[in-house]
Amino acid sequence: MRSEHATPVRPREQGTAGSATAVAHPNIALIKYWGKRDERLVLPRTDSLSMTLDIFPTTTRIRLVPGAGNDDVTFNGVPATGEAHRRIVAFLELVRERAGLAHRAVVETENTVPTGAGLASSASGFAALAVAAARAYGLDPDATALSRLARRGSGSASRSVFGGFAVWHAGTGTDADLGSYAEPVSVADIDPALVIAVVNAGPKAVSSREAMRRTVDTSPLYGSWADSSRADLAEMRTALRLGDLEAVGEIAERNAFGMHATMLAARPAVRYLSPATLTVLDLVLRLRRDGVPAYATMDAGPNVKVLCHRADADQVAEAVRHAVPDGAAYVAGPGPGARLLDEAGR
Ligand SMILES: Nc1ncnc2c1ncn2[C@@H]1O[C@H](COP(=O)(O)OP(=O)(O)OP(=O)(O)O)[C@@H](O)[C@H]1O
Ligand SMILES: C[C@@](O)(CCOP(=O)(O)OP(=O)(O)O)CC(=O)O
Repeated sequence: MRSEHATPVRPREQGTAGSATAVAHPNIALIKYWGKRDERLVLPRTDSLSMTLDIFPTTTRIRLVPGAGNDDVTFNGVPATGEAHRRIVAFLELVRERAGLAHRAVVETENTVPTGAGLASSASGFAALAVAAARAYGLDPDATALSRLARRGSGSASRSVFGGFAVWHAGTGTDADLGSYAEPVSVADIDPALVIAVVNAGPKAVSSREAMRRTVDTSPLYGSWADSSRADLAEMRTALRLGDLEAVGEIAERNAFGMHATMLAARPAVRYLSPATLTVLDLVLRLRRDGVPAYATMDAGPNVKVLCHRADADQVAEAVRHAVPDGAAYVAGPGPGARLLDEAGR
């Protein structure tokens, strides 16, 4: 798995300077990123670890327009507005500063994952934008620098630069910006799947950014979750190295429940879990009781991701569809890192 997915295509290998198209996939954290120590640099308080998916790609195209006064951003076919527009323009400003090039750009981005639903659209979105913008503005970052750059758009995007499993180092000390990047993790052959149980594809009321800020600032439980998350990460790395899917699942599940506990204790509380979420969590327990190793993780939204063996994934997905008839279930395996596309879209 590692050699297949580890390294993103280097920007200079495809595309032409001034325009580029890139694709990136969402990633789901098994050890969560929840809480920043620096908002501007997007530096996290703890390390995190994720699996990049092989479904739900984001495709982002960028073209520089010398002489234009503004960036023109289209998001899923309509002009971007508000916070989504502001975040993309702020990211382009950073790239322009690094490139020493003032040209504005036309950006078109398409998500195939629901946006803002706790399904990691910001991860695939900013990983794709980082790869495309770096190329268009003539930067030539290696994979580590690309991960650092994507991080500035959205923290979780640092991990979508890589395929398969990736760990994002929080980084420490005065060199914090340089030290905070993701890299691939060695994993024994566990043939994992994540069944994505979509119980509500609508956008969340409180963004991940705002929710984690509120949690760090007001939740009395935050410090103890951060401490236990550091221990969870060490155990997770061992479980992945040994190929012990049951241990991976148990650690991921407790890490996610702990994260949600910190939010519930924030003031005011942030609650993303809905009745349908609990229906899926009950199902996961029933599956385990029936001898199917299945473990839940949830992000900043009501949707559940069920970790299981690939061989059990279709059965798990069918059980989700039965338990939540209004919902949907998608089977994802480990997917590729962010990469440039050529003009034919390949
Ligand atoms: N393709 C994209 N290009 C640029 N920005 C994007 C893209 N998709 C999403 N975003 C940004 O990410 C925001 C949603 O991120 P948010 O973290 O709140 O929710 P999410 O989709 O659940 O992602 P995550 O699981 O990472 O929290 C959008 O409002 C937008 O600002
Ligand atoms: C719950 C999470 O999905 C939070 C993701 O948060 P974001 O990466 O979206 O936050 P920003 O850095 O503010 O853009 C957990 C995770 O992906 O690790």
